[in-house]
Amino acid sequence: MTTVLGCIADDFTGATDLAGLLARSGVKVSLRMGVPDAPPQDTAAFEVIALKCRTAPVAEAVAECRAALKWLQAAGAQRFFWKYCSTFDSTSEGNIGPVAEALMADLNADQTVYCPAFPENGRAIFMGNLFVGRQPLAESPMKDHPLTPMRDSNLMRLLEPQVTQPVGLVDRLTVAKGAKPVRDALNTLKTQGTAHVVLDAVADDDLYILAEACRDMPLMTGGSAIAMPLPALYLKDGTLPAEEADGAVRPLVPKRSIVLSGSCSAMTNAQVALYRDKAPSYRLDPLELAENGPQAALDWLAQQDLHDAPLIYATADPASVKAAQEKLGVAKAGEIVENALATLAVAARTQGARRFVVAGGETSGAVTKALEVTRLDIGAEIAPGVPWCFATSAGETIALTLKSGNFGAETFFTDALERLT
Ligand SMILES: Nc1ncnc2c1ncn2[C@@H]1O[C@H](COP(=O)(O)OP(=O)(O)OP(=O)(O)O)[C@@H](O)[C@H]1O
Ligand SMILES: O=C(O)[C@@H](O)C(=O)CO
Repeated sequence: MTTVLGCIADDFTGATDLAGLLARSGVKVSLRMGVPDAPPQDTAAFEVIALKCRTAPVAEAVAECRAALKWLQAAGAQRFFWKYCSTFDSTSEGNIGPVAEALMADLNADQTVYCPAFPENGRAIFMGNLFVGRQPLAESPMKDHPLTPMRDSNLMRLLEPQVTQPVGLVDRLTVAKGAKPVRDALNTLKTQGTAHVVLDAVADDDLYILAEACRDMPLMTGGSAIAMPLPALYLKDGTLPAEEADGAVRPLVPKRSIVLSGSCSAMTNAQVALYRDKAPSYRLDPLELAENGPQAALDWLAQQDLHDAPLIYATADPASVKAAQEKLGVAKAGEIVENALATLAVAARTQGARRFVVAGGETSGAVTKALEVTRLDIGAEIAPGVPWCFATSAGETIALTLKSGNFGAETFFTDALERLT
């Protein structure tokens, strides 16, 4: 199938988030981990390339995204989507703006839109200001993010230092009037030379209007939710043949499962606390790992029945994380934990695990890399933005779900295991 929409995501969990929302309409969505070495083959109507460039140096992120764009163009795509975090994670250097400008240049596009809103997960934009639940972004926990602290809630002000061309807004009052007034407002801004336009959206209805208004732009950018309506729009107008509406994949995968959690977000802490009462669990201590490696955890894992879906976690409260980071350094602590979880994932696969529930973006990157997963097909959604995915690893079909730190209900781990038949 020729690719209709080519998507580039700046991290792995963000990529599965986007792929899951696109797959809601039933279309087949394929996700590649990194830009494939080989030219496009066996492509889906919706292709997502997952990169790990959210906090990479600007030039590196731009080069990777341009390579991804080339691959997607070779797959036949003529419209593109640049996916970043629904909390607009970036610094004054980038990478949201510089990547968007580079993609616009390659596509000869003179305007693009920015809409990280994800109402189902509490992200809303009003008058260009991003809210997380009821808090402005800069008052939410994102203000203390270790790599991309978000200290302003105004998306125009956040974007301006990242781009060279003027930034504007289509506000909620216009969005409420419908797709045509939004298109008119974008055209007016274009004639004034405004290349980068933030879009207000507080509810899913706004996103349907915006997707309808922007669907023919060469490049749209945002969180996953503004892309969600696109497959249905393409099916409706025949851009996608009707048979594409039933492309969902549902392979049967043995029930032997493992839960691996390296996210330390408040939500993951709550999810781990609840699941610890339901399944055997093992806590990884970064200091102990630094001294003795993962052997004790591997020995524990070897004793487990994977039908019980045991949990191995490094998830800890902020004080414990800080203590480990002070002793080991932030990067080293993260790396030790990621390496251990990656080693344990491979050991679990050898032991027969075929269902992997993974929490945390960096953690997901480390685990999928260790399992040598290069492509995921997207299955059923467990929670908004968190689908089950299917891949081949060491010649076997496995199911994986990669959960963003902040996503999912407190019952996420059991929800995930119950969602897969
Ligand atoms: N107890 C711990 N002490 C120090 N670092 C830890 C600990 N547990 C996990 N880590 C590290 O913290 C980082 C967590 O990042 P990760 O991206 O996996 O989760 P997240 O930030 O919650 O997820 P997302 O990016 O999806 O929001 C990883 O590098 C992980 O190895
Ligand atoms: O948009 C989001 O919030 C997530 O998909 C994400 O990018 C987490 O890293």
